[in-house]
Amino acid sequence: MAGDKQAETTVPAEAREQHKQLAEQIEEHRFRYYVKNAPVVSDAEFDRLLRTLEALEDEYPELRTPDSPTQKVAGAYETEFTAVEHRRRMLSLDNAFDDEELAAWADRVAKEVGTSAHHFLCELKVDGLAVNLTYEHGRLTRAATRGDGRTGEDITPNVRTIAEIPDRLKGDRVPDLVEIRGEVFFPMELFQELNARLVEGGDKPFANPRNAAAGSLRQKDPRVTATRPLHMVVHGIGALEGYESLTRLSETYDLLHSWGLPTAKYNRVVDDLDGVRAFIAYYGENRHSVEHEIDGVVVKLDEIPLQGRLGSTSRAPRWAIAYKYAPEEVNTKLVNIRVGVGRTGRVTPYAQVEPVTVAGSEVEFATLHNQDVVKAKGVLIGDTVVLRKAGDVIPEILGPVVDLRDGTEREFVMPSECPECGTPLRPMKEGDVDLRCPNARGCPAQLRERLFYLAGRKALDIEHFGYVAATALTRPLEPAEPPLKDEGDLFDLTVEQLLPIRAYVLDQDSGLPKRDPKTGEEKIATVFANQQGEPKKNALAMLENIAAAKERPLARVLTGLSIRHVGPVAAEALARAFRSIDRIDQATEEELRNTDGVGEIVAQSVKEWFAEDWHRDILRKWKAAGVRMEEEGSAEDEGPRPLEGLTVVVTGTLERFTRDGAKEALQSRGAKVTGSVSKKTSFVVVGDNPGSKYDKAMQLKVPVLNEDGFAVLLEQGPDAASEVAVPAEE
Ligand SMILES: NC(=O)c1ccc[n+]([C@@H]2O[C@H](COP(=O)([O-])OP(=O)(O)OC[C@H]3O[C@@H](n4cnc5c(N)ncnc54)[C@H](O)[C@@H]3O)[C@@H](O)[C@H]2O)c1
Ligand SMILES: [Zn+2]
Repeated sequence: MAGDKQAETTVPAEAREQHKQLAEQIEEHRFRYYVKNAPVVSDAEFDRLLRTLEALEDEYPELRTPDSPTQKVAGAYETEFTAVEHRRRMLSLDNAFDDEELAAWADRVAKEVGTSAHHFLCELKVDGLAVNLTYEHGRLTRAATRGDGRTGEDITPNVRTIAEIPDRLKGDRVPDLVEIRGEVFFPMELFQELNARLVEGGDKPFANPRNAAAGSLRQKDPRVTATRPLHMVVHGIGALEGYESLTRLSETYDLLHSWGLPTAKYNRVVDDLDGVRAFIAYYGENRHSVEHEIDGVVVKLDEIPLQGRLGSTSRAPRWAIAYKYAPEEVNTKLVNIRVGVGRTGRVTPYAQVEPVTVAGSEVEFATLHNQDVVKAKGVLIGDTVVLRKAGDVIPEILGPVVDLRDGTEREFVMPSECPECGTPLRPMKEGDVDLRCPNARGCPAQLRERLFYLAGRKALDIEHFGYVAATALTRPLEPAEPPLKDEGDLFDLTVEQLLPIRAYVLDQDSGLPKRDPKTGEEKIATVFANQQGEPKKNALAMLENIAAAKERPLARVLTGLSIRHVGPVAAEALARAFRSIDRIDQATEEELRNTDGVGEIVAQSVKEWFAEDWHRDILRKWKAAGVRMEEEGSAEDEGPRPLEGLTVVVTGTLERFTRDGAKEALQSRGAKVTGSVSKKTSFVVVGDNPGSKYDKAMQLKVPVLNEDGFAVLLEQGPDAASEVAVPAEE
């Protein structure tokens, strides 16, 4: 990258000053990163500073002196470790941030080696810290950090604690001396555990896994390192003595692997740049299928003699380049920790951060799961934190940047009362970490979330019924009384009820009122009526869609009830097995438990749900409104229907059946059960104290069955039942 100005151009004073300040900042950040293992800015921010400095030096090449940070691997720092010389320099890598930069590098390579008949070796760029292992006659004699590339820190005792690094190389032919270069990393999934342990012991948590790796390895006491689950991936060699020279880097890895060294599983040799692009694209998509964090792909010239021909700058080899992926981690401020109330009453803390863009979207909230997690992460309100957004996963807070604390930060205290209804919170059962608002019916937050879920794709799929509607119907500013106190009246909503409603426009992620971007005021809307007081189109469409939702399959209706643990899958299983809400209600816990795809937790939860009177009221109202409570076409799939075409009335108290049980037994065999006796009635089943229906039956000469006769009807069918009926048919 030659600047277009001549080197002798006098550099303006401001440029010189800017250069000086940037260089100082970069050195400071490097010190915090490499020595303290506690950077205060994100890697992306650091890279940006370095690039700014490079651009400045492109413009004024005079500024590019040998001690500029752009020309060095890193600083040479005094540390508490013994300094050791590497036999061959350990370099950094040049970066490519897009395809254009990658292609430009490939062009340069082709030009300089004079042939395109070479190969690229693609490797994952492991986000850890570089180490150099020296093996003499097959024995590990020294391990060092990279340092400034010439001199590193002696961390031999620490490295010896890493299980997968062999103390002795395997095989009978090993070199007299070899320097093995690789990356030590801390597995992502164990990171939170480490921080929890540190915080509990009163120590500072790490901001991310890379710092945890560096901090764990660079311990004064190797016994501490031994407690940390560190791993290593080999990605190169330095000096090599007493061994024939090697021709391909990819084959070198095979050799290192045969010596027992932990080489990467993901390397791939390709013929051309398109192959490189495919590799980059693949791991861009599958970044999280790998056990360690990756921040890019390293592309290397595979032919070692050609590598030699290209050589290196003072900072990096010319035969390799690091293609960087978009960062998944950013630093931002933890503005507040709030608590949200979920559909099942679970109260969860979540982080509100200064909005930042990460992985292509703006993030303002991150999950924190529960109060113990907040504590384990060691974050305080007001901290600068590392926020991570991995692909489509909900953003999470990794850890705090402790070094930026100024004493104004405060600890989060879990509230003892529901933020929306004021009910004291408690664990659902003893020993639960999660706290719940027990006010399931009256808590506006829970009802809002349940309605929103009920109207969602997985349940009744009611279009035009979103978060705003759910809020407006359950907690309007006007009228004082919300149209819905629970789900019961949903299908009876009228347009007249909707028109006067004014409500906050809530944000779905936070449950907080949205604000007008201009005035900053909380948004309040007349949700369903226009300025003339007429219903908005959306409101009418919503009502139509609510009506249409009555016809949804049973499994969706069940899902919409927000029975704990009964999501779409369990609902499907229940619907398939029982085919009606009534039968699910009547089923014993054991019957439920023994149903395919149901199990103990769901069975218990279903029983608990039906034990609540207000839940039964919902079903009663829905039934009255015409919501489907039976599986469509349930008849066909049920096998024989011996009582098909019969109409039966049950009256009085039976000994072996509840009223509903008797009804169910009849319906499941295809009979229709009605409440009043007419000429069309096939049988009247009579228990004790039958009352007027019995008289009516006698009057109309409808066959009457006692409980034994009822059993005959169920077991042997109508003909046999007629035989035992009183009076016998004439
Ligand atoms: N946040 C901060 O304050 C701060 C400060 C300094 C550096 N940094 C970060 O550190 C990195 C820069 O440091 P760097 O000089 O180590 O450069 P680099 O990380 O961009 O690339 C060089 C390093 O990559 C490593 N690497 C991983 N996988 C590799 C593979 N398969 N093959 C070869 N090498 C592989 C090696 O250790 C090598 O030294 C950047 O990501 C930068 O953002 C951050
Ligand atoms: Zn509540």
